[in-house]
Amino acid sequence: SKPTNEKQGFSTRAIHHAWNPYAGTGDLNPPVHMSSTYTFPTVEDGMQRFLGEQEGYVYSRVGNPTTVLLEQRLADLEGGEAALVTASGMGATTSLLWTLLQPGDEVIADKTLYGCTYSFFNHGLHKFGVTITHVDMADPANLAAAISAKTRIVFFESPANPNMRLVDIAAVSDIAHQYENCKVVVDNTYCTPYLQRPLELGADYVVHSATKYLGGHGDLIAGAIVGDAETLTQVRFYGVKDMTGAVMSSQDAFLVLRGLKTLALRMERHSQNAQAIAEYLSTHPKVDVCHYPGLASFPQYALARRQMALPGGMVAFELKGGFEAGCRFMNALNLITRAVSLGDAESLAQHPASMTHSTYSLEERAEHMISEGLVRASAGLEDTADLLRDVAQALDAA
Ligand SMILES: C/C=C(/N=C/c1c(COP(=O)(O)O)cnc(C)c1O)C(=O)O
Repeated sequence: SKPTNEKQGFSTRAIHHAWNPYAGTGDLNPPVHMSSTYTFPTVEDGMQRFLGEQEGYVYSRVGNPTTVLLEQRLADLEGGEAALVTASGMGATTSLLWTLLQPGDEVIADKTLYGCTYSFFNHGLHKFGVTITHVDMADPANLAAAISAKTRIVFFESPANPNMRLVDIAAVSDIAHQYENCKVVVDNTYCTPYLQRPLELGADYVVHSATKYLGGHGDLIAGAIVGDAETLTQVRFYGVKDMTGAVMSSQDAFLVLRGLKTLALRMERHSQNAQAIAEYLSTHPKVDVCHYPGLASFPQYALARRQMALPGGMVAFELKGGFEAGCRFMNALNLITRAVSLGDAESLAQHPASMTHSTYSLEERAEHMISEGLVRASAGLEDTADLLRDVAQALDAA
């Protein structure tokens, strides 16, 4: 086919990028390479590969044809120069930050983070001489007031897990880049590149829990980092290879490649279902507040419209009856499943204070805007009417 300089659409690239089905054995679908190690025709070939002087595979902890294809595809979708896939989302965040940071550095993080990310910063990095400072990045002025020459990383999620707070990626990146050594890392798990591409807005790195929407079927744990090729090479040969060993299996890479083919379709449906659930909740007498970027009542609605293609599949809400009512609501659900994680075909509901954000103390949750009564829902791909019926009957019981 004659090459066009027209950039193909998101789904076309999510299905086809970097795979030539006419090459090799002609597989339409990329195969799973199940080999832990790779052969060298001569010992000199081996030496040159280890020195990086010769293209080729060495050992699957460093790279594998199936994971490398997924990396090429994710880099294209996020608009980055390179990507590196990992065993989990935590593997992505830890491998990147162990590579970038050293004692004496400072990380400035938003007030709301996924629980284990919060724990890695405050109970992990902190032990190794890295200062962790949390600021409410919903107002970029708070970052400007806190940042200094020792700030190496600015880290946030947008929307944040679990309270849905947004961060203005472009504004925060501009402030961070007033300091030449400061890099912006955005956890883009909630949005995926279909809804939001942080690198195009000025961020330096994106991390993902591919466990969630990218895989999209609740059948794997995986992660990814996207950014500049030079740093990603360092993360591959130091962060993952030596510091964390957080390697993605070729089977999981195959499943994430398969998930990407329908990512656009799924995010459209997740958003439709979440919007319907959020609108129903926001008018219900038992609901105190519903946090959803697609509601005009959402405090950062204008930023959501500007920064996100769709409002996404995640909804957070609080009942007037507080934590106890939240428990009655969740225990009364029949179709929506009580489970942590998110981005699955199955709709899920969980209680952050006692589950995904239980790594925070009671005081820390209050300080970080994670209320005890908050319920987090991940709107799946089921029929909207069935989901609304389940929410309605569970609210009656709340
Ligand atoms: C049980 C897990 C949940 N989340 C995880 C998560 C990770 C960590 O991702 P792995 O679980 O290591 O793939 C990273 N970044 C974000 C925004 C996340 O939500 C959950 O919230 O329900």
